[in-house]
Amino acid sequence: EKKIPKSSSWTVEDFEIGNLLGRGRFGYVYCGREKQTRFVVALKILFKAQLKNSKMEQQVKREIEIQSNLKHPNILRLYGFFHDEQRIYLLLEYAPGGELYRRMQTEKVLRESEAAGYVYQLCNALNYLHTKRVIHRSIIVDIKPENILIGKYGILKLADFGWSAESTSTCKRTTLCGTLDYLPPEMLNGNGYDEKIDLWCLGVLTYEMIIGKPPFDSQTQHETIRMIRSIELTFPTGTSTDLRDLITKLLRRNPADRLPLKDVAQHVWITKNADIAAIEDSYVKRKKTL
Ligand SMILES: CC(=O)NC[C@@H]1CCN(c2c(Cl)cnc3[nH]c(-c4cn(C)nc4C)nc23)C1
Repeated sequence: EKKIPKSSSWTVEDFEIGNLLGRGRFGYVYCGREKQTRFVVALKILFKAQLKNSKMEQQVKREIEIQSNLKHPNILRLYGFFHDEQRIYLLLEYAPGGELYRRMQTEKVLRESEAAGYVYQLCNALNYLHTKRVIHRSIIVDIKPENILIGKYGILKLADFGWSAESTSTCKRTTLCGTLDYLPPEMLNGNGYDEKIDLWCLGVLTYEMIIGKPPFDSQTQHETIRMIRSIELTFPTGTSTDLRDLITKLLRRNPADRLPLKDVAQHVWITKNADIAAIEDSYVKRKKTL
């Protein structure tokens, strides 16, 4: 693939707008193609008016600054941005595989090989972010299926850093938009939190990908919060011991007790189920096509 040419003077006329991929409170995401190079992008269009009366302008500027500096195969690229009178346009990497959330909805449960591959790639993305976070203390990564896309060759893409645009399906989950299922105990108790919340969310995501529902899923938000606080964790019979082991080591109340990222990537459930060679190979393949 050609590289999208660097240009600060983009206008929307430089792009052919394709189908709507998703919409959210502040804007829309379209599939787009740059006319000269025919480079396909995801064009996220935010409306200045909506941003203004919700004081989101600063937030958007910061997100743009942070995300345009992140360059990792498992993090959705922000190639650039431009604006006109009414809108801000973000040129984002297009992920042909769509949303992990959608895949989990249709497949109900994922095979251990696929899920372990995603967990391994998330560890790589989070590792990279933690080094970057040294600079940007406040990169809030919101690990949940809604914020994960699937790129070419099945490469996982962490996307949507704090953005509000959801996908076409309006309310994702049965509960209110934005599920509580991924909240760690320390956020419920209002204590400070650090990047160890990523480990908790990784545990919740791993559970949901294989079991088909989040670990503290229940009828009411109140009940979910109670189960998170008491860490009422049950596994269906037939859940492999390796998987139980990994998840219990991530869903620990005390953030310091959670399995560190490098140990997650080397956990037997990952090494036995993820095709690590294929993932590393896809990184190389991707590099070649850039
Ligand atoms: C993480 C996130 O921002 N999700 C909300 C936005 C919806 C579409 N956005 C996409 C973004 Cl930002 C990038 N690539 C995408 N690819 C798709 C997609 C592909 N198929 C076949 N179906 C879909 C949907 N969507 C995107 C992101």
